[in-house]
Order: sequence, then C-alpha cells, then structure tokens
Amino acid sequence: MFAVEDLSAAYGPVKALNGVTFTASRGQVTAVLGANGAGKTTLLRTVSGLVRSTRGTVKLDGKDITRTATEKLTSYGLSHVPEGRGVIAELTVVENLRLGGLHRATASEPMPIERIFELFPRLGERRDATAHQLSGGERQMLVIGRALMARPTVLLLDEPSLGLAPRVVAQIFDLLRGLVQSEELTVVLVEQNARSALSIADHGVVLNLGKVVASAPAAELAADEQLRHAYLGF
Ligand SMILES: Nc1ncnc2c1ncn2[C@@H]1O[C@H](COP(=O)(O)OP(=O)(O)OP(=O)(O)O)[C@@H](O)[C@H]1O
Repeated sequence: MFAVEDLSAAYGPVKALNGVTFTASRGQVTAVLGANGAGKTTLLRTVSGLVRSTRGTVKLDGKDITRTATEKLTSYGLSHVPEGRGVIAELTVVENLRLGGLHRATASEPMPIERIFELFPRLGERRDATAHQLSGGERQMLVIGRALMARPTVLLLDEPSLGLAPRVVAQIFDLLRGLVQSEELTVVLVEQNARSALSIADHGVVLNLGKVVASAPAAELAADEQLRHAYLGF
C-alpha cells in the first residue's frame, strides 16, 4: 500500500499542494486528475523527492519514505516517469532499457529485456532503432519499459497521453492495464485526459488548487456529471 498523508508543498508563496491525502493499492491504477495547475505534477515531484514537502508524509508498505533522496527511492521500489518522454535519442531501444536497469530495487536483478518485449511487442520489433527514430507512442512505451527495468513496486506516471493521438493513447492505456495485473504493480497515473484515465483506473483522486476535492472508485467519478463538469472537463 502506497499512502500520502497531509502532503503539502510550495514554490515560494505559491502553495501548490495543500494537505493532500490518498492511498493507492497494489494491482490497481489510481488516477490523479484535475485541471491545469491543480497540483498533479507537483504531487508526483514531491513524492519522488524533487520538490521538498513542507508538511505531511509518504509511506510505502508502512515505511516512511518522506523526503528520501530521489536515487534512493528507486532502491525502495518507487519509479517516477516524468512528463515528456525523456529518452536518450542517440541510443537504441535496447541501450535505453539497459540504463533503466542500472538503479533498481535493492538485491533484485534487473528485469530481463525480453520480458519488456513480451509486455511491449512493438518495442521488440524496434529494439535496434535509436530512440529518435521512434514514434511518440513508441517512446512512451520505452520510458515505461525503462522504468520497469528497475523492478518497481510503485510506478508514478506523469501524463503518458500528452501529445499522442487518441488511438495511441488507448493502446498505451490498454498496455498499462495489462501491466498492472501481470506485474502486481501500484500505478499512480497523473492525467489531464480524465475520461481515458478513468476508463482504465480503479480509483480516482481529483485535485483542485492543491487540495483533494474527490476520491472514489473510478466508475463513481465517471458517473458524477457535476464533478465531471466542474473539474474534469468532460
Ligand atoms: N517550478 C515552479 N515554480 C513556481 N510555481 C510553480 C512551479 N511549478 C508549478 N508551479 C505552480 O504550482 C501550481 C501547481 O502546478 P502543477 O504543475 O503541479 O499543476 P498540474 O496539475 O500538474 O498542471 P498541468 O496539468 O498543467 O501540468 C500551479 O499554480 C503552478 O503555476
């Protein structure tokens, strides 16, 4: 169980997170939704030690990991895939994946690359292509695959749908859904694309101005017309 309790963070005078509390369960996708500036990216950055929290705690299976250095968090099983598909353009798919296995959960072997290709067959077909030759969707698969090489138990994903065509978003989300089940992962998925995210999520957390305004099963949020109009834009 991954738990965030009363988490707060600020950029100077801007309170970007204000007492955020939620839990995410293993084998489930928890979608974190909300408009531009709601605090979604800041939440992931604070959890992964890139922004310093001013209050609150983050726990992984009961262990307090608040304010742990980013590199150390990987060894505790937490991987963060930031927005923007940051792969090394000159390296091949295989080389980028190998980099993901360099830092990993303590005492575990990196995931075999062939396992990544089973999960993402398209990456296997393009294994010797350099990352700059990949499509946007393939790059998104590559950053997720690279994060999986570290054998995380918790995967934090920031807007994997950004800039992708709806058909490709559907494909990435389907892959994600399969992944959560087969790898027993806890996925925290930050998305602006609320409709698609809720269609694959188990649970949803809606942020507004740095606060949680709703936290409920995904189907319940998707059926709440008032909430959808007010915060989710569909
Ligand atoms: N580096 C920064 N310096 C100052 N203020 C920032 C910084 N990053 C974000 N903010 C502010 O913090 C608040 C939360 O921003 P954040 O990026 O977390 O929102 P978000 O929900 O991820 O939005 P988006 O969907 O647009 O990425 C906003 O008011 C934003 O302007």
